[in-house]
Amino acid sequence: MKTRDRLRIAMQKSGRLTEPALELLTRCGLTFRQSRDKLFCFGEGEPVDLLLVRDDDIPGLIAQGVCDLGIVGRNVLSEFQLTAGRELAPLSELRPLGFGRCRLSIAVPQELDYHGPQQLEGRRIATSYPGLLGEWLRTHAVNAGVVMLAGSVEIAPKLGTADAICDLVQSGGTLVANQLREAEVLLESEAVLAGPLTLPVDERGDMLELLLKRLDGVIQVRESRLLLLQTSRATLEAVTRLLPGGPQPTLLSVAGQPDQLMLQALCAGEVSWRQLEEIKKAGAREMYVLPVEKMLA
Ligand SMILES: Nc1ncnc2c1ncn2[C@@H]1O[C@H](COP(=O)(O)OP(=O)(O)OP(=O)(O)O)[C@@H](O)[C@H]1O
Ligand SMILES: O=P(O)(O)OC[C@H]1O[C@H](OP(=O)(O)OP(=O)(O)O)[C@H](O)[C@@H]1O
Ligand SMILES: [Mg+2]
Repeated sequence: MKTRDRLRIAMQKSGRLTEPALELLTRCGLTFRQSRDKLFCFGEGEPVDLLLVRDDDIPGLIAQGVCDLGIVGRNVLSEFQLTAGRELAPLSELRPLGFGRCRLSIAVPQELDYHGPQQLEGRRIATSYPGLLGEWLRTHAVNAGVVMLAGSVEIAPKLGTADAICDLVQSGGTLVANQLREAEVLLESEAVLAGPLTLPVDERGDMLELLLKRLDGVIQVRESRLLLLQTSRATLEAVTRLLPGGPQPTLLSVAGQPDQLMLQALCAGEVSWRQLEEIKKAGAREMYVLPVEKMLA
């Protein structure tokens, strides 16, 4: 295969992961010019291009070396790892990305009094995930029939083609609408950055490493807030005690007011009005909560 000097990332062309994946890459400083066929996006600033494909094809494209990285659900990646031929290169989950959260679960008819895996013995289970389901059945020493369906799996019990299903669950709405209930969780999933087990040691490898560092910075601060406030030295301890998590705050002196301090703290998540009001009661003034855009340690 021809060697490439530009990094290529595969992501979903159109679906649940498309928007959040693009937003994440944009936050990492990547911008793209979309080609006319919209399947290949040329990276403008950095030597990183995008390939827009069906999510099921992403692991295979990485394993074949057509793409260096992919943004895909852990469910799709794990299924590929269990079912792909041995001739394909093994893949690894480089980073969890914090969106597209769902779980792969076995669900049974609502009226069934489910009390454990052995109840599935000899039953037929409909799924699009034969690899993950097969592995779970082996682990629990259950012999069950696996009925392959590409979609609309939840309808199978009503049609009489299966006794239970194994599919993705998020809100649980689809299960309820089909008179099913969750019985076993096989996998907790979210979008992940997938890549080869061993990273390339060339220019692409250097770019990949840089991208991972940027990604870590973005992920680390995505939920973070910077809290700025003023306090007197006398109330500093009480105020500090109420700060929501995060590393030690930084203290700055206020010009011309030796008794006053400016405090700066990185908070791990949202800072609520209730928390601000409590901190104010403890003696803080001039409080600001700022979103954090980038972080480079
Ligand atoms: N209900 C859900 N809520 C949240 N995340 C989900 C949900 N269903 C699936 N996902 C996650 O989002 C990924 C993409 O889901 P989507 O429904 O867009 O895929 P698809 O229909 O297989 O798309 P494609 O056309 O690319 O094959 C899934 O593989 C899973 O990781
Ligand atoms: O627990 P819920 O919030 O109801 O989500 C779960 C449903 O979402 C996905 O289907 P999707 O809506 O993508 O339909 P599709 O599989 O037919 O594309 C998944 O296959 C489940 O059917
Ligand atoms: Mg798909």
